[in-house]
Amino acid sequence: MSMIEFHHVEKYYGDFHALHDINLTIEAGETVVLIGPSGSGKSTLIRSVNGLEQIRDGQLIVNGQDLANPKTDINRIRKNVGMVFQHFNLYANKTILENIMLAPRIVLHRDEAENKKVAMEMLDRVGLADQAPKMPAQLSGGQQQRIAIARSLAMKPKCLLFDEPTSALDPEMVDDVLNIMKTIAQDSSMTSLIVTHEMGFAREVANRVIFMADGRVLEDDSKDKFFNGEPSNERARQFLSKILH
Ligand SMILES: Nc1ncnc2c1ncn2[C@@H]1O[C@H](COP(=O)(O)OP(=O)(O)OP(=O)(O)O)[C@@H](O)[C@H]1O
Repeated sequence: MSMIEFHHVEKYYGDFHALHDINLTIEAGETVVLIGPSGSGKSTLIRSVNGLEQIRDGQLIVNGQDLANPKTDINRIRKNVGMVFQHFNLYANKTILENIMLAPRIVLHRDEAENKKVAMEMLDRVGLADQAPKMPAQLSGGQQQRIAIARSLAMKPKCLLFDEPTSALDPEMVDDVLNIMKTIAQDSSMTSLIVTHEMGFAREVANRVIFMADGRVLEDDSKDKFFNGEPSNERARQFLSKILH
C-alpha cells in the first residue's frame, strides 16, 4: 500500500482553482520536497493530506483511507500523519515536557510512564533533553521548532508533513532544525513531505523533488534528475536557474 495517493485531485477556495488535476503516489519511506513559486499551491497540497484543506474532486488516499469519503475518520489519519508548521504553536503555559506528552495522552491514551519515556527519547533525539522542565518562552525560536518536531515524533507517526518549518527562524537557527529533519529523512520507516525554500537541504536530503506552479505539478523527478539533469519542464528549468545562480 502506498502512503499517499492523489488521483485527479481538484481544490477550490471559493471560485479560485487552487489545485488542478493532481496525480501523485508517494511510497512509505520516501522524502519528497515540494518546491515552486509563491502561491503555486504547495501548502494547499500538503495541508490537504491531513485534511486541513478539503478537496473538491478526485480521490486522496492517505494510509489506505480515502479523504474524499465523508465516512473517513480524519482523526485516524491524523494519528499517523503529523504536521510541523512555520509557526510552532507550543502551549505557552505548559512546560516543554508537557507540550510533548499532551497529544499522546489525549489521543493515544498512552500510559503515563511510557508517555514520559517516549517524550524524553524524542527530546533527546532533537538534542534538547535538558530543556524538559522549561517553559516555551525560555527557548529560542529554533529550539521551539525542534520541540515542535519532537512533539510530532512522539505520536510515532508514519508520515510527517513540513510546511516551511524554517522560514520564520533567524538564519543562525535554520541549520539545527534542518539537521534534525535530515535525521528524520534518513529513517526509512518515515515518509516525509516537505515544503521548503532551502534548496541546499532539498539537494542533499530529498529522494524526490516535485515542482509546482499555478496549482499544477509540472515536474516530478528524482533529486539527481532535478538538480543535476535538466528538468523537462521549461518553468521548472527557469525556476532552478534563478534559485541556483
Ligand atoms: N484560505 C484561502 N482562501 C483563499 N485563497 C487561498 C487560501 N489559501 C491559499 N489561497 C490561495 O491559493 C493559492 C495557493 O496558496 P498556497 O499557500 O498553497 O501556495 P504556496 O505555494 O504554498 O505559496 P507560498 O510559497 O507563498 O507559501 C494562492 O494563490 C493563495 O492566495
